[in-house]
Amino acid sequence: MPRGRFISLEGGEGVGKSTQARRLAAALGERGIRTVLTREPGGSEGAEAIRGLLLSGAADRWTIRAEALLFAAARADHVARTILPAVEAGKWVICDRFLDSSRAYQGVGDELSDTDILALHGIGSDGLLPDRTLLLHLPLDESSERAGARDGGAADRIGGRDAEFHCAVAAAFERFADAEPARFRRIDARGSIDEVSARLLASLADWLP
Ligand SMILES: Nc1ncnc2c1ncn2[C@@H]1O[C@H](COP(=O)(O)OP(=O)(O)OP(=O)(O)O)[C@@H](O)[C@H]1O
Ligand SMILES: Cc1cn([C@H]2C[C@H](O)[C@@H](COP(=O)(O)O)O2)c(=O)[nH]c1=O
Repeated sequence: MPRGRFISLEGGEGVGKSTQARRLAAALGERGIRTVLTREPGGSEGAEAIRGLLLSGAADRWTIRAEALLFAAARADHVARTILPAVEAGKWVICDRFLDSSRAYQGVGDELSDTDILALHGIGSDGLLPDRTLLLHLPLDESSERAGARDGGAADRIGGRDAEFHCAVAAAFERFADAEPARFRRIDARGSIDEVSARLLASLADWLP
């Protein structure tokens, strides 16, 4: 059985990742590709339970270090129980956020370096990287407007952090894409849902049957 593919979608809050992950999985399915649509934090029973711990409660519920460890633990379970079995069975895994979100979000500030976060990922998930990462880019004012309209002012524990935090997250994603051009594809997330979906499919054209 040929190995499948592992594709992650990344970017800040409200850029359209979940919308596009669903549409991409459907479009690939229409081409006869067996897909698994999953997300982080979550994607396995244990990781979904950890998601609840991470995204609810008081802003200071976890220290940055505890938060990073919880994301890495959730990811370890998700990789072992959902992602690797699917890829080994020849399926294409479409994952709404993955490691780069930990590098971008838990890497804000001086508490943890990128090397620290990669070390946790080495222990938890043997350093597994996506075959391709689609980074959706939208100006911060547009993405906050979309997320605000969706959440009605009730963002989750991490999404509710201030604009300075989300600006640092967006800048980190751009640095990662600059550093790894072979893995990342930048996707312009402006325009209609259909227009953005077409850009995602075009970014996978070299793999499509
Ligand atoms: N191209 C688009 N134009 C207008 N609205 C959009 C577009 N794409 C998505 N939306 C809407 O914007 C909101 C945010 O989209 P979505 O939940 O897919 O973003 P996300 O990147 O997964 O966000 P988060 O990381 O905060 O969960 C949703 O209400 C969605 O319906
Ligand atoms: C995987 C991952 C996620 N986060 C943050 C990013 C968002 O604020 C939430 C997830 O919410 P979504 O609506 O499902 O996008 O969690 C993070 O800080 N670190 C991570 O590794």
